[in-house]
Amino acid sequence: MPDAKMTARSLSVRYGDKVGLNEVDLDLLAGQVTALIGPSGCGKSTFLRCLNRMNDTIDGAKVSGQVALDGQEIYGASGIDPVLLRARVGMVFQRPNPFPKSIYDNIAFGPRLHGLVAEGAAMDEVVTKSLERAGLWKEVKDRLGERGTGLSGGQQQRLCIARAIAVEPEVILMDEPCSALDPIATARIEELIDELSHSFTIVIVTHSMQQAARVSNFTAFFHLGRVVEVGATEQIFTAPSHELTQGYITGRFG
Ligand SMILES: Nc1ncnc2c1ncn2[C@@H]1O[C@H](COP(=O)(O)OP(=O)(O)OP(=O)(O)O)[C@@H](O)[C@H]1O
Repeated sequence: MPDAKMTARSLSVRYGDKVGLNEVDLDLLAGQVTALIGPSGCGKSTFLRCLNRMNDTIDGAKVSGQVALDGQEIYGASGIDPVLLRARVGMVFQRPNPFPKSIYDNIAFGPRLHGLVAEGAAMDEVVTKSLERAGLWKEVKDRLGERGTGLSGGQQQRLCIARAIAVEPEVILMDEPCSALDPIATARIEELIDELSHSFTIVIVTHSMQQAARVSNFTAFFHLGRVVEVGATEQIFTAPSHELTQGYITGRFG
């Protein structure tokens, strides 16, 4: 069994009086793709946002419990600075959200922010490599000065993935990354997830059980803010231990 790259213990999130996540314990294993599935409102996105402190940016969200990255606590007095944390734990959102800047500057943004790479040849190389790894280089190599927002939806999402990997994160969080895309663009992103899984620990929220089955090694089933069951994806989809998981994967609710 691979080591845990990230661990959550007794992790809860409240939005005012509302419970978003309730005492969740979950390990995200290094170099694996973990899918988070479950009915709408069960806390998948809330959990994902805890992993790189994106809930800090939501008014009224209160996180309690522990989250660790390589054993180091990310919250609290001894926690990791959120900006540095987000370089190590990158995120790709549901709707592609390139900056209103050139394709080149979208990729260079993170390395510049963190002072990782010198301008010029070194930055050119990071931009090229990131676009290649995201499977976008051939399509955009002659238009790096054009705006990222002018690309197709699927290309924009691959641009956002290239932007996320430009800072060499250790973990990539994906919140329904294909929900705004057509089936062909979705298939390309799924292939990309497979390739990226050789280099990164990936956590993906998806509403598509087929997608979870296709892309992930491990699956966690969430229900009403709790993790009901987690295990190897094949086992979760063929022989779940819990009645609620069985009900969800066979389409009885959700
Ligand atoms: N910003 C917010 N303010 C108030 N309540 C919120 C906020 N974000 C989420 N919630 C609540 O927290 C609970 C968990 O929501 P969350 O979005 O994490 O679920 P989800 O499983 O990702 O849902 P979906 O599949 O519909 O995206 C829900 O009851 C939701 O209404």
